[in-house]
Amino acid sequence: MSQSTDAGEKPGVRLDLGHARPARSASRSGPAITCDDVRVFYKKHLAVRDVNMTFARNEVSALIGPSGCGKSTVLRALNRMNDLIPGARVEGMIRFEGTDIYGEGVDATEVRRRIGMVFQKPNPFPKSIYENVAYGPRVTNMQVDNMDDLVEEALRKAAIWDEVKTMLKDSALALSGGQQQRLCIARAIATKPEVILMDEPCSALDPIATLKIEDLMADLAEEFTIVIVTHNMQQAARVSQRTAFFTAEADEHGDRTGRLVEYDDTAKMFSNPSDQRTEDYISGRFG
Ligand SMILES: Nc1ncnc2c1ncn2[C@@H]1O[C@H](COP(=O)(O)OP(=O)(O)OP(=O)(O)O)[C@@H](O)[C@H]1O
Repeated sequence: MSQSTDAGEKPGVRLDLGHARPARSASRSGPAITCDDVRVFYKKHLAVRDVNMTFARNEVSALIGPSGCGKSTVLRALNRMNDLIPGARVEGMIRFEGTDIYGEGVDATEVRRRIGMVFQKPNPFPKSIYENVAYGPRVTNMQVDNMDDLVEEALRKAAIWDEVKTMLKDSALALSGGQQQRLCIARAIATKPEVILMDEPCSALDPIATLKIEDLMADLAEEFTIVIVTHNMQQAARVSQRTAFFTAEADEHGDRTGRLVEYDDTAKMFSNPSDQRTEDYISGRFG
């Protein structure tokens, strides 16, 4: 695991990740998440390395690259979701609002509440629409003045309120795939995260449902920081301000390790990337 920082408390920083202490540079006006020399292993296999990147607040960042280059692995490292995979290990430093999220005393559940996640396949619980949204606040013992208001607010932000407001007690499983995915976004929003991670959120959806989620991402970025993994380069170009290109290279034993090649403004990445490997991938010559 990464080393925790030894910096002291910084007054005014809104952070309460267990007993964690914010790093000296922590600031609400700084980046939401910073990765320094991050490497992720599954047992002895180095899955991805050289991850140095900064996710600015209220921006959408897209992670792209060929299959197996480590995009989902990096995404899961950002909110300690990899902790749930036996043998997964993160090295280097990932800071959220200045705090090392793998540092001593940091509560992983709290990290995941503050950095929410939406998965590839919509995965609503077999419960009512209302209970899906109320679930997170309840299990994390969030202080909620009025649960009805919180559920409505989350559903509105996820652009699904008008479609479900008369059927809140109905099963979430009766919704269409696109609606289920927006419900899952509402569920992620309900615990009031600052960051939302999305792992190929549209890959199981039809083009119309996909466009709805893409529109929603632009609205959500006004309030949240968003990191999305996508195989769809047009989608990355449409929704993100920053794009990271990863690739996977085999060593002399044939073991493949992913690495971050380039991370820059999306406009630059798609028009004038600095690295030939990015150019080749974007232009379809590779991957
Ligand atoms: N749970 C796991 N256990 C062991 N190895 C894993 C696990 N998840 C991923 N890996 C390995 O880590 C490497 C990166 O996988 P990852 O899924 O992060 O790549 P990806 O770029 O997201 O791929 P894709 O685009 O196909 O989803 C691969 O070598 C993969 O086999």
